[in-house]
Amino acid sequence: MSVLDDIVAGVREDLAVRQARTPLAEVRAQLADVDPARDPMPAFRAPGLSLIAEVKRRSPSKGALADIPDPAALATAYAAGGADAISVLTEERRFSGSLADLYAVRAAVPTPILRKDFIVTEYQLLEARAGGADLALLIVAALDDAALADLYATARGLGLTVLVEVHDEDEVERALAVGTELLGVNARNLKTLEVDPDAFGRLAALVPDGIVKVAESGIGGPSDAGRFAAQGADVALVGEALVKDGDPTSAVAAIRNAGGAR
Ligand SMILES: O=C(O)c1ccccc1NCC(=O)[C@H](O)[C@H](O)COP(=O)(O)O
Repeated sequence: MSVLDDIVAGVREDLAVRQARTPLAEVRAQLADVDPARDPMPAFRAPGLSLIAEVKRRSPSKGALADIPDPAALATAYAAGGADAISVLTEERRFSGSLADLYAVRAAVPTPILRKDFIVTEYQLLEARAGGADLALLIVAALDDAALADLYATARGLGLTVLVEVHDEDEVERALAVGTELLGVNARNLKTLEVDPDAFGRLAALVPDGIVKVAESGIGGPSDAGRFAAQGADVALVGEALVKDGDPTSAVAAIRNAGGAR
């Protein structure tokens, strides 16, 4: 079993518990009380490098990264540095995240929020929107074509912007087939955890103009971000380097500035 399969199996078990507690119809009813989703795309399309700053406590590849006792305070620091969106990892077993983090961050900042999780069901998309998320992640490697198309359509129907994540050439083709406008190249192979720093440059060349390209994983600071911007990244998604930095506001600003004048 690959690392990704193992994570998804755990996600499905935790999901079954939540679904037994709160049926889908109840989550759907919660949508009536939520503000409309914010649109991050104008900021992502603006000149210069945009940044999605991630709230990430631990990971399968690196173990513990940062305690983050107050995710709202971290998100507020990211927003002060000019983060264009905030990614909240909600997976519990491997990343120590939770939906409670999503709710806390939503209450703290007006910035668009990405629910970062291993989304394999409509229920998770409803949870994301009910929790105030504006974007959701779909990982191509975790979904077959039919599920990818269904979940993409459901997410868009809920008003969510969808970050469709790929790691190889075949996945780029599958992402483009669903009509995504926001495509992330994860340098990390989620099946093996190996990071390929050349993946973004290689795969971005296959993506038509007009589609917003996100460089994800392994970005250690402004110089890595500047390199990806030079290879065509519109957006950088950064977790580890920000949660480990003692001054996340300045760290966010420095990475955004790495893409040139805005
Ligand atoms: O980060 C991991 O080890 C990981 C392992 C398996 C599946 C997903 C994983 N990470 C999710 C991400 O995509 C990253 O959190 C995100 O791109 C930020 O990466 P980084 O800046 O390297 O923390």
